[in-house]
Amino acid sequence: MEKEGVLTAEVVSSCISNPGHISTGLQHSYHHLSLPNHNLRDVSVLCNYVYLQKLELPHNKIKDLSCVSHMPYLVVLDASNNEISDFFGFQPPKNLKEVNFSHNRMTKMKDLSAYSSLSKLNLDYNRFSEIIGLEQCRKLTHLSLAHNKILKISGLASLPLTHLYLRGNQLETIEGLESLKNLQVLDLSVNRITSLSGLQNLHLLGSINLEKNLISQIQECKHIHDLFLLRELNLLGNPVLEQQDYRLAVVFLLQHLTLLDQEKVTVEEKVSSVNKYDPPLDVVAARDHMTHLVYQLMQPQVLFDSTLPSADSPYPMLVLTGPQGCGKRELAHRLCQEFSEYFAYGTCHTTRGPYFGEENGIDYHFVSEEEFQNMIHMGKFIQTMQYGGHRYGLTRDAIEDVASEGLACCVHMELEGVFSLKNSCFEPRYILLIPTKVEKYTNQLKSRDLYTQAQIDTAVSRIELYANTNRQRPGFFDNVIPSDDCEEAFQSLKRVMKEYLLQDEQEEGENNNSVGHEPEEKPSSPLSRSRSGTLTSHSATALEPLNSSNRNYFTKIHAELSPQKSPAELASIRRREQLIREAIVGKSPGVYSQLFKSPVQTAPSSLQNQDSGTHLCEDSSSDESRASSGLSVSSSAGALSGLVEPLDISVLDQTLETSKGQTSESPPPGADQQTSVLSSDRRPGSNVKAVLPPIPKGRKTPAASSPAPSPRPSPKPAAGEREEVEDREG
Ligand SMILES: Nc1ncnc2c1ncn2[C@@H]1O[C@H](COP(=O)(O)OP(=O)(O)OP(=O)(O)O)[C@@H](O)[C@H]1O
Repeated sequence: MEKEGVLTAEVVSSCISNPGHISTGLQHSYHHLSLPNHNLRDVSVLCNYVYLQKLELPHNKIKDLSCVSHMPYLVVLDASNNEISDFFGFQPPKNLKEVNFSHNRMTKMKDLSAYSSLSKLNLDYNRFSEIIGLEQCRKLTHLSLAHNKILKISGLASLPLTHLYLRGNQLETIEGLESLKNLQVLDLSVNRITSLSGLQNLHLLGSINLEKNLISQIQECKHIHDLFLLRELNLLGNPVLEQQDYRLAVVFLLQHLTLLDQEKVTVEEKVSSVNKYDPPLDVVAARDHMTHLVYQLMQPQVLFDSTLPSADSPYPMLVLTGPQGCGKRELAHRLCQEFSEYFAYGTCHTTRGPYFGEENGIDYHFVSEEEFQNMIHMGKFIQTMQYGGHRYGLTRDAIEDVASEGLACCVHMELEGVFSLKNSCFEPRYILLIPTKVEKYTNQLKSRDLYTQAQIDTAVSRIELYANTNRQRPGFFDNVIPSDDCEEAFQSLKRVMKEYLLQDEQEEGENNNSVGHEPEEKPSSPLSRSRSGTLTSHSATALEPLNSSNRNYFTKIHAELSPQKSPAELASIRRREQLIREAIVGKSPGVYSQLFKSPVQTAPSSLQNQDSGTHLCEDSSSDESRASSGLSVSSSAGALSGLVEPLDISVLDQTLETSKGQTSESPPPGADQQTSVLSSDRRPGSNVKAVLPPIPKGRKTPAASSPAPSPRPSPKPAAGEREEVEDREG
């Protein structure tokens, strides 16, 4: 072996591998020499090996590499883990491509213009404090300067680098990389970097390692948000990891990531992050519905007889929807005037202040943010939404006020409200009023002198949202009416209403028959059937068209067949149908009556079995629960419009305990008896009569004494219905 670290020709001969041809007359024409871990200090004998193409001398004690000057064909040089302090201290081999000088004692880089073939250069674990001299290395794609003392990235402009490793330096900012358009892998770990600014234009970046830096804000990810090829990001060991919901937020901001902090980004995480930070309308609506439903359940239970839905006949409602200022509010008011025997305006609540001329209680109930919040917590709302920084909500009371007059409720709302309402037990007709002439609509909004340009832009941009929803969800809206001309829109609306109310036929009938046409002879309608014997006074308020091909039926079938339905929605529909079927045949007490069982016992099960759309998990293994996994009570309630306080589910038990005190501790007289009497009642929940609120005056005895609430004709209830009325009052 070599003596005292001096490499000899014998050793070289024994260690040479991959011998090539011995060129004519030349003894030492070998391609590849590898001598790792030989304690070598002196390798000057290599001056004779002029044809070497690959030289590997790692883990020795070499200080001088000048022999390389005699190797013009050298392509790969590995002199890592030696004691070299002279940076490239040899004449440049013309084709030198790969050099590894890691773990040496180099302190200063020098001009490498003469080494222009270099493509990979490893200078890790040296003592460089500055990057210089690489400007002419036009083929350099891999540069590694990890664990040096570099304070600032410089001298790399316009290099074709694809891989850059600067781990373990003293960098504080990411700069000097702007022109590295080919960069794919960047390692800046173990530095003192606080911001990701400086990476925004590196569009080929696929992997960034920023482990152990000083990044503290999730917002920093915005700098790399547009890097569509970015798949791997490592932020381990940065203060930002302590931020709440850090991982979900980053997954949301960088939706192309497959690996975050060395952990695979799962599909579930991607879905949850979108549901959390940019939820689709369905998700927002499901959360909204769930929030209000849960808050309702937390209250001492009150079921309103007049709006209680039944299996075959939901309470009739009309919803006018469309973008802000399209005229739907005026149309709703006009409609209620024109058809005052059928409709009354359902007044929503809002936290915005009244415009000039608006009246509290008529246009809206104007309430403070605090009052609105309280109302949410009191379970008052059926749906809420946030629009333009204000809150809007439809209360059950608003509908009930109208229903107690024996009228159908007409409301207006934005699309989010419609989505939310679709999850509820109500089944309104939805009429979309949509501007088709954008310029005219914009001018209309401008002329109101109420909105900023940004508000106008938002309203205009939402036309597309409505149009898309109409396109993508056939049957979502029952009618679509252009709103460009208010008068024309009203005439169209009137026609639609007459069709719903069967007035055309009625008018025809009146023309053909004698004046005293009896209301009982009109086609039956949801409201001509008495649920509690209370609504018979307005049989003509049929919102159902005549026959089985009616629009509502069509809409439902269509919607149910619609491929867009999620597994959660489908399961929810099936569950509702099942509950209704069971209730009808008297098999089970039905979903509503479950609310009146012992509260503590029923709370979880009523949550689990509660109507639909709530998306509460039933079985963690089911498709449905998986689909709605992002919708757990605590998270979704908290996420609602970003404003509803997170719901502390533990409160539920307490509140229900309270309601238990009010319901089960002092059961209404004869409740048991009534339950058994009514157990085969068709309407779900009818066996809970004992806790129903008093039936509004004028509706208790429809066929008898109380004066009818409106001049409308009031047919007598059918025999079965009369029995039910008697039962209830008996
Ligand atoms: N409960 C609700 N749910 C969802 N959207 C609602 C609700 N109540 C009102 N909105 C809608 O919120 C939007 C803003 O209402 P606001 O009354 O402030 O608007 P506006 O400028 O008067 O326009 P518009 O004439 O359409 O009412 C309107 O499109 C309105 O229909």
